[in-house]
Amino acid sequence: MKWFYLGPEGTHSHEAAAQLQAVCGMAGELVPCSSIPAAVEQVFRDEAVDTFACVPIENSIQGAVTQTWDVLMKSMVETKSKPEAPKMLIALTLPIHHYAIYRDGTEFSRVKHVYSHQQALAQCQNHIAQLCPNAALVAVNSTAEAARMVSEHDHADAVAIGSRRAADRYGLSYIPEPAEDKAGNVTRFALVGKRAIVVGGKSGLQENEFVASLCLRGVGHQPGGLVGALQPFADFGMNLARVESRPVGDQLGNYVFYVDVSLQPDHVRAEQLLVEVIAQLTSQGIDVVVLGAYPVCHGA
Ligand SMILES: O=C(O)C(=O)C[C@]1(C(=O)O)C=C[C@@H](O)C=C1
Repeated sequence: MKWFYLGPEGTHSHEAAAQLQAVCGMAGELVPCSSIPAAVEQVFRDEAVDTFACVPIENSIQGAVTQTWDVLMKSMVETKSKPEAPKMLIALTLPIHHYAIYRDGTEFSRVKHVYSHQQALAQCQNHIAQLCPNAALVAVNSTAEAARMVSEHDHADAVAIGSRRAADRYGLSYIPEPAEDKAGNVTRFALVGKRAIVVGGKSGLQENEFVASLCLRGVGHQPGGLVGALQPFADFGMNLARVESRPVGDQLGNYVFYVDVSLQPDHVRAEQLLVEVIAQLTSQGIDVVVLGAYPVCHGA
C-alpha cells in the first residue's frame, strides 16, 4: 500500500498523511513526491487499488489550494466514465503552525531570502516582513524542501518557513513563536484514492460533518445563469459551504464553479437527494463532476 504526499519528509502534508493513516486504521509506505500534482497523478496513473494521495485543499487564511483543485478536476474529467476512478475519500483539518527555521549564527536583518511553499509564505507574510525586512520571499515546492535548502551550505543567508518537524529533520534551529499572521490557522487535507475507507482507529471524527465536493462546468453566460445553477441545492434544502470560481484557462471570462455541499445530518439521505440535484443541473446543460462525498475529521 502506498501513500503519496508532497515531500520531502517534514511537510505538513506528511504529518496529515500519518494522521490519516491512524484515523483510517491503515498502514502503508509514505512516499514523498516533488509536487502536489505529482502526488495526485500517481494515484490516477497507478492501477493498484491500494494507492492513495494526501493533499492540502483549503487553508483558513489563504483559502483554496488551487493547485490541488485544478489537478483533481483535470484528472477526474479524464477518468469520468470509469467507475473505479479515484475520488476524495476523507478530509482532515489540521492546525498549522509555521516557524522561522534557520542555521545557528544567522543574523535575521541580513537574511536575503526566505524560502517556503507559496501558501506558507502567504500565511506568514507580515511576520516575515518584520523578522527579515531585507529578504526576498522565494516560493519553493514545500516547507520541508525550504528547510532542506537552508540546511545546505550555499543557503547560509536564508531562512525557511516550515514545521518544527522539518527543523528537527534537517538539523536546524527555529524561533519558538509561531510565524503565521493569524491565530487559529488550519489547513484541510484530502485523501484521494479508489478504495472505500473505513473510519476507525485513533479517530477524532465528528460524525455530523460530511461534505460533497462538486465542480459545475458549462454554467450559462446569461442573467440568472449562476442563480439557476445554485437554485436546485436550495430547493432540496442543502447548505453550500463554499462556492468558488476558477478560470477554465481557454479564454478570458470562462469559469468552472467549485461547490462544497454540506450533507449533514443524514449523509445517506442527503447523497440520495444530491443525485436528484445533479439530474436537475444536467437537464440545464450543466456538467457536474463529483470530486467526492466524504467525512471530515479534525486532527491535532
Ligand atoms: O509545504 C507543506 O508543508 C505542505 O504540506 C503544503 C501546504 C499547502 O499547500 O497548503 C500545506 C499546509 C500549509 O497550509 C502550507 C503548505
